[in-house]
Amino acid sequence: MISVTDLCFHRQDGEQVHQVFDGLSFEIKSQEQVVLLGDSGSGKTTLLNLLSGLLSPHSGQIVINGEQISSYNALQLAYYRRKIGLIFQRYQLLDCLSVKQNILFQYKLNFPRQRPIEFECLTEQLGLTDKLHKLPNQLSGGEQQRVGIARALLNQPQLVLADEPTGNLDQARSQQVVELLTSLCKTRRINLVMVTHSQQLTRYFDSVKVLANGQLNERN
Ligand SMILES: Nc1ncnc2c1ncn2[C@@H]1O[C@H](COP(=O)(O)OP(=O)(O)OP(=O)(O)O)[C@@H](O)[C@H]1O
Repeated sequence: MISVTDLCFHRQDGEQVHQVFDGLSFEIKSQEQVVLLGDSGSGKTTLLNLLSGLLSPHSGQIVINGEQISSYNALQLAYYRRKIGLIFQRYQLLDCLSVKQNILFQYKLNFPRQRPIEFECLTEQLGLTDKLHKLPNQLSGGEQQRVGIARALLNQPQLVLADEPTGNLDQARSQQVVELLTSLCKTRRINLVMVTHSQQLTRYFDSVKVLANGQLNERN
């Protein structure tokens, strides 16, 4: 479960202070899959960065699965981040590593003494079994994003945050990727929060929330 209370966060641009959130409060139920819409500049990426602990709020509380991450120090945040999966628009794969090495890279850093028990199952479900020895630039955009999903889910995270994961894909591939992502998160009971500009992708989610004027509202 995600609980955000009275969150305030501003950006400083030279002399100017831009208040992105000024008293934002909302809850996301455990296992819920939420899609986040909003105009460009409304604060969607900023909100994901706050939920992942990459940014810290200036005031207010963020509690994720019982952990009050808004009061965590850098070391505590580093441990917390091992429990979340991040998926990016530009995939952020390492060009010089194979697909297999890309998927395993973060896992080995996080859990050096553990075997990645989900590896075979995940790569098969994502249709990557015959691509494991290729380099990222030998894959299509949709395939690269499936590598990004495998990497994010391998850690068995409690929460996955995806920032416009289909922003570089055509409509057919976008639907394929989101169908896979939502179904894998559902069977693994993972909370998913995904940012998108595409209305067509909202039907795969339990709830559609819209960010506007620093507030998050449910869209009916
Ligand atoms: N590094 C930064 N420094 C200063 N201001 C920033 C920075 N990053 C974002 N902003 C500002 O914060 C506000 C929220 O930006 P954010 O990237 O969260 O919006 P967004 O809803 O994700 O936009 P988009 O849909 O275009 O990706 C915007 O006004 C933006 O200009």
